[in-house]
Amino acid sequence: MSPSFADQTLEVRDLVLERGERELFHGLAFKLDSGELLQLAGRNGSGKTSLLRVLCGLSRPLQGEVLWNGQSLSAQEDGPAAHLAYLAHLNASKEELNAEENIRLSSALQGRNIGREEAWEMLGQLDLRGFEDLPVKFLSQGQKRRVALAKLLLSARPLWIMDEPFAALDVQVIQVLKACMEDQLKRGGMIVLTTHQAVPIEGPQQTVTLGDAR
Ligand SMILES: Nc1ncnc2c1ncn2[C@@H]1O[C@H](COP(=O)(O)OP(=O)(O)OP(=O)(O)O)[C@@H](O)[C@H]1O
Repeated sequence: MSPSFADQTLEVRDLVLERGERELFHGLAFKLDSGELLQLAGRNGSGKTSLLRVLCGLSRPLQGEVLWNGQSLSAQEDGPAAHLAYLAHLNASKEELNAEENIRLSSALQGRNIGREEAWEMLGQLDLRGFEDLPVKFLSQGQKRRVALAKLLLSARPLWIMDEPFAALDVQVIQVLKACMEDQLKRGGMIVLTTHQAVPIEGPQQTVTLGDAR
């Protein structure tokens, strides 16, 4: 059964971010509550992916802080990323393992045991029926992306951080993903995403636009 989340907050305060000695933005602040989606907008190179990495605790800002439930990421009892699942540009799948093995390995690393049936059901929803047993290296780009999505969708984490989640997906799978995202919001989860593709998601949302850093 899908978990419910409530009364969680993600807050960014006075963030300054530099990459390669270039300031991407300064004074960035926002607050996201349970059940809300935040879309990061901005031109290529404006710093969207860099900000997602900061939200995941993978890189540090020059100034400012990211708070989960009012506490800095570095002060989180279970580590800086135990509350989130990250869909990055790269799929982070093991190419020699099949889709089912990738899903179950990823879940196990997050401390969650997923059975074969649950993994196959998600793969079926994402239109990967018949490809469960094939090493990921033999899948198409869009199919590989779907395996990465399956890992996130089964993560049972309150915060989903998604970099271009609709890229490389066909229209049918985009509709499945849209429904899963709306369900995550209804259950009190949160989503932070970047996208250059307009896919309307129902639910409370805000947009933060990063400046043109060129
Ligand atoms: N490791 C790095 N060293 C130096 N500069 C970097 C590094 N990583 C990113 N940058 C620079 O930071 C800027 C922001 O990159 P980022 O990938 O965050 O942009 P983005 O808004 O996600 O872009 P896009 O829409 O093209 O995906 C770019 O100008 C990029 O060249």
